[in-house]
Amino acid sequence: MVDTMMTIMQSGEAEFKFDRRDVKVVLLAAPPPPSPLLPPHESIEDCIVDGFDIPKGSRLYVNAWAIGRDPKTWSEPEKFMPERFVDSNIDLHRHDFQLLPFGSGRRSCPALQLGLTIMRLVIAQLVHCFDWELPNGMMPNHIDMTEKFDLVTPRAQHLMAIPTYRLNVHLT
Ligand code: HEM
Repeated sequence: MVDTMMTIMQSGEAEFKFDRRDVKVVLLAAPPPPSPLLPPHESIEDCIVDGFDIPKGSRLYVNAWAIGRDPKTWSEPEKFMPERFVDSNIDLHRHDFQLLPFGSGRRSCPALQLGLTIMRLVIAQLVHCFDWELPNGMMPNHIDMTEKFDLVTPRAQHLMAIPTYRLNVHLT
């Protein structure tokens, strides 16, 4: 069972630590953005983007997956390193185009705040209320992080994890 602090696996290349007060997860692979390709947009006038002529009326797909893994912007982009965002002043609302989980501009996601709030709430509840284990003695570095291409990016293999309710509350 996962106790207050448990180092499940630590080696030269991968590390997985779980602490209720300071959750730190480091795996080999970075998770993909929710939508690898943002919904298509159409250019309303001729323009040039990064040297490419874009005629009016072109259908454009923004590859958020590739942008999120560009080594010119991100150090070790393949590594799951959430702490890279601590003290970062990347603005999801405006013109910091290196991180586009909600798109950008006039047609960006109107529920950005709702989405972030729900994610934080759900993850906080899951970590607060349960201890988590992998099944059959599986080690974290054996989790298959392969992705499946789709409108959103699901895992190729479902993640199996066993929750144990840990709060000292008697359910009736
Ligand atoms: C973490 C959760 C969410 C993520 C990552 C997300 C991401 C996105 C993205 C990438 C777009 C396309 C932006 C673009 O075209 O540039 C979008 C559009 C949109 N999202 Fe979300 N979204 C989330 C949650 C929600 C929720 C909870 C709602 C509704 C309650 C919502 C409503 C919409 C709508 C209506 C649009 C279309 C906006 C338009 O075309 O003008 N989203 N979202």
